Amino acid sequence: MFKVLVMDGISDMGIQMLYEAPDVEVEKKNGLSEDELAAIIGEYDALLVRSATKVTERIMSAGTKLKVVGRAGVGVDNIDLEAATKRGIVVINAPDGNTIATCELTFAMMMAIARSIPQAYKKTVGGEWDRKTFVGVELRNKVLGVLGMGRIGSEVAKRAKAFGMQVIGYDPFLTEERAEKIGVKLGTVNDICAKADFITVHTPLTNETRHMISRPQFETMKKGVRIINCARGGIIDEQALVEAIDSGIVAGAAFDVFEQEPPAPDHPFLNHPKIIVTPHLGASTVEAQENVAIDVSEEVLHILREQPFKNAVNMPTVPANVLNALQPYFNLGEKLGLFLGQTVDGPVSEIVVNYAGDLVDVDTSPLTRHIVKGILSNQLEGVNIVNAMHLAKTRDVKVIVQQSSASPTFTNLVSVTLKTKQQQHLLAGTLLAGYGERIVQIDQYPVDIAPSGNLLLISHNDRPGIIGKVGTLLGSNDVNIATMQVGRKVIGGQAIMVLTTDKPTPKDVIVQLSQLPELTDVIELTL
Ligand SMILES: NC(=O)C1=CN([C@@H]2O[C@H](COP(=O)(O)OP(=O)(O)OC[C@H]3O[C@@H](n4cnc5c(N)ncnc54)[C@H](O)[C@@H]3O)[C@@H](O)[C@H]2O)C=CC1
Ligand SMILES: O=C(O)C(=O)COP(=O)(O)O
Repeated sequence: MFKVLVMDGISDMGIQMLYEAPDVEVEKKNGLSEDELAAIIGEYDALLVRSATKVTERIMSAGTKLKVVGRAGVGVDNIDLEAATKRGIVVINAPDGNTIATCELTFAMMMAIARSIPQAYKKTVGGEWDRKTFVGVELRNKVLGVLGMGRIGSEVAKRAKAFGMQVIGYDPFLTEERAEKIGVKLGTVNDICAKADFITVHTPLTNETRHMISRPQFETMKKGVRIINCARGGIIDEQALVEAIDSGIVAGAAFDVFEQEPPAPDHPFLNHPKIIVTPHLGASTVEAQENVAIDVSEEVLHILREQPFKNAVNMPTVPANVLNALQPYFNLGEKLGLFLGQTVDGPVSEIVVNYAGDLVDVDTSPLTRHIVKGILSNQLEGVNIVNAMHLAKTRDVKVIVQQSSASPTFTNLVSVTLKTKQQQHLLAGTLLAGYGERIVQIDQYPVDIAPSGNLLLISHNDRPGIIGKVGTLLGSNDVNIATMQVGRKVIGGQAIMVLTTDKPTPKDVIVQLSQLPELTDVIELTL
């Protein structure tokens, strides 16, 4: 039974599928301190949060059973991604569900500062009928600068066009063609500062975007500009904004987010007549909360049940067509890794993976992760496809990936060479239509083995009678041989024997086998 901890008031309707899952037990908690969360997180397989809970290094290391942290929303700046990756914890988000909600709040904020709606409301309900102070501006024919033209920024731009605004967009990933398609002019931050009547930010908070609008930018802005931040506190320098308003450059600002949330009671925004604020409400609509909770629940179930998933933030995204093409190979890759990892003793220094045939046409990095996972799980605990490459790197294991355009015998071939200081082994496998996964080469020997169950890998001198001796010894110890393969290059030379057995071979039988003078090596493998 998987235990899932749901925090931050995530929508009950949205997580219905978790309540209904027979293999999941859901617990909901709100407002836990870091100490309180650290004390209980060890019981849970999954943690679901919004932006309020900080999932720190401490929480990750206390979460000894944690497999996944699900963010019911977009921004993951409250989650220590590096700490998660190190421990093999998948972090997923729900990037699509709250786009419209946040875009609509941005628009509401823009209109509210254009017409001073909150200030006018306050006076009116306070008994004053003041029609002179609140003369606003129209949006029509004004220039809107959008910093960050992703999902939310693009939707804001679309709506601004409908209001008759001219939009200048800045985003390192916005191409000329896409900008033209949504009717947006491409510009730089400087262009936007110089020309915009309204500026709205829709980037994540990163080292690059922190204070991307600060004193130097305010100084070049058009007098009377209005600023909106419904993305993340810290993208706009709060102190510099207050100064820019007080010096008459900025006519008004609307903020949904703060550098520190909640802001301190004496935060300069809270009593400023030209700044309106909301308490991080961008994603707070019934629809968005249901959407993000559904998306994140679906993904959490997939991860807990070890099924494919798509929105991992701490792993490269795999497009659906690539995932479909590679999926059938994942088990083969892992088995090749598991097999090879059991054939060497010392620390692994290098893994060379060669893809041939059909596999050269796709990005095979997800498959490489499965191979590396298989190899390392012989030596390390808790290896998974999230942390496999990270663990290889931190242990100085070099992973080299090559491609051969032609595989002479097979339509697809995955060959893996594993090196330690003293040893080196090669294993090749393929996916055969109608037969499934097969190991087709061990070192220089061609073989044909289904990679599963209990195996004995025996190196020996090719002499008459050896197969009989091995069979007799195993039989007399009640170990039944299911299949046997012998590979050799030349008659009378070095050869290998691969046996699959119905049950694991006891240790003392392995010792007896090793003592047969014709055998040079005996390795027991479990796949
Ligand atoms: N107030 C709220 O409740 C909510 C806030 N957000 C915030 O909004 C942000 C944007 O969300 P989406 O549009 O869904 O994300 P997105 O990933 O679709 O868009 C972000 C865009 O920012 C661009 N970007 C990154 N660095 C940049 C830079 N230095 N300069 C200019 N552009 C840059 C990216 O290329 C991308 O196109 C999120 O990161 C999140 O922090 C999101 C949802 C709700
Ligand atoms: O999705 C995001 O990035 C948000 O900022 C929404 O935050 P919330 O889930 O409302 O705490």
